[in-house]
Parts: sequence; C-alpha cells; structure tokens
Amino acid sequence: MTLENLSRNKSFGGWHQQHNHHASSLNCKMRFAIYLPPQATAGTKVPVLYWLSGLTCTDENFMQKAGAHRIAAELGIAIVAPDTSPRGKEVADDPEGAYDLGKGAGFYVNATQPPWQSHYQMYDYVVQELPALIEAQFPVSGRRSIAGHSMGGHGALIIAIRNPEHYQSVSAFSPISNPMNCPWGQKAFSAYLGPQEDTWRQYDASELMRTANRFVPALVDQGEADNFLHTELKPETLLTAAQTSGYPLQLRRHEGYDHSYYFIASFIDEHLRFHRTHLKS
Ligand SMILES: N[C@@H](CCC(=O)N[C@@H](CS)C(=O)NCC(=O)O)C(=O)O
Repeated sequence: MTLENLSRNKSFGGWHQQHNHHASSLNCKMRFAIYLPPQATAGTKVPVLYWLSGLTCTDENFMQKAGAHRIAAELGIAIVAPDTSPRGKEVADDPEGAYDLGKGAGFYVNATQPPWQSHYQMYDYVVQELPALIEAQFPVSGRRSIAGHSMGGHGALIIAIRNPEHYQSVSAFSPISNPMNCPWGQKAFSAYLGPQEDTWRQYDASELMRTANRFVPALVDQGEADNFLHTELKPETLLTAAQTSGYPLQLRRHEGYDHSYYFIASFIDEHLRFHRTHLKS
C-alpha cells in the first residue's frame, strides 16, 4: 500500500500529517489526516480515535478547528480523519451542486444505486480499508474508538452499533440521529440506497440502537441553539431507542450552543477523556 505524504506539522509534541492513497473500496484517490501524539514511536503503539466529519467537510475541518491535538497529546491517542466522500473528476456529484448529496456528503453508506455505487462505498472504506491501512503504516494498536459530527455523528453511531467488536466506544456531536425521518437522510438514502426502507434501517442509528443486543458505550452532545436540531437531528428519537434496548447512551443537551465547531471545540476534551477510559481498559 503506497502512501503519498502531503504535509507534516509538529503539534503539541506530536505530528499532524496528511496523506493521499488509492482507496480500492472507493475506486479513487483519497486524502486523510492523522494526528500522532508524542507517545507514538516505533516501539510504542497508541490507540486510535476515528473522526467522521459532517456535510461539506474534508479531513481538514476537525484538525484545524476542534482544538483536539493538545488533549490527544496528553492522553496518548492518535486521531484519524478521513474525507466525507469519494473525490475526483470521475466521481459522480449532485448535478445541481447541492451540498447535501454527492461530494462532501457520502453519508458513510455503501451505495447500491447508479450513478453512485461505483465510488460511494464509504461504509466499507471507514470500517475496513482505512483501519487496515492505518494499522499497517503507523505506530498504532488495534484498539479503536469512533466519533463524529452531524452526518459524521450518524456515521460514527451506525458503524459502532453494527461493529461492536471493532470499537471500544463511540461519541457524537449533533448527530443525524434518525436519517430515515429527516430531509437530509431521506434525500441521501433515496439516491444512494434506492426506495427500500429495509435497506435504510441498516444505516439508521435510532433503528439500530432500538434493536441492538451488543453494546458500545456511547456519548452524545447536542446544542440547544442548533438550527438543525428539530428538522434534521432529533436526538430524542435516539434516546427513546436506547431506553428500549438498554443501550448505554449518555445524551447531554447544552443550552446556547449551535451546530458549529465552536460547540465541538468546547467539549472535545470531554469526548477524548471518555474514549481514553474505554481505550485503556
Ligand atoms: N452549508 C450548510 C450546512 C453545512 C454544515 O453546517 N456543515 C457542518 C457539518 S453538517 C460543518 O461542519 N461545516 C464545516 C465547518 O463548520 O467547518 C448550510 O448552510 O445549511
């Protein structure tokens, strides 16, 4: 597996790096970012937190805006941030250039419908290809947690709930909690997965949490001043689902916070400490 190093910056004693590689699951070239804390050396492997970003993002938003490096360096956790969709000229995009479908909006599903299915296989990329690459190329252990924001919060939740043996913990900021029942999710799922609601259920965090019988500790933070709270995010549906199955979900609601990275930056240290507790044990 060939990695092309694009950038390397020292940060809080560790290193932030960006790399390109050919992603076979997505059938295109992909960029990801990794933060390696100072504890990660040839002789010391550190656990990894995968971060999935929201609509319109790349690997850069979280690394530049969340302010996570200081605490990741303190706790000895690597952070990996993939892109939010396949990229390149050959990759289908929304014909009208909408921000919520196509490039920047892969929704972490495996598309089954034309013209999307030849590249939009983000679920397989994040669950299988990327961790295999990271664990082969960097001084990291096989202990993983996953987190994300908005569309990426949806991605982190469905991936952890469906793969409890692969992740020690999951957290999300402002996740799209019930995509089958909101405009962003219905638009994306119709396009990528077709009209069958049974297929949609496999990618809906509330549906999956309601019927789960193997658990991953979960933390969700939601701002009360988030413009998308009532139309797109619906965290109360996730909470009801967790109560039905007994899923270990902690949902916290925060007065005055919106959907932006200012909210994420305000609580990211608590998310990293939450993950560290589970990555260590
Ligand atoms: N552009 C859209 C919303 C896009 C949006 O809020 N994206 C969030 C994730 S869902 C984000 O992280 N944006 C990039 C950033 O803040 O750096 C709108 O204005 O309605």
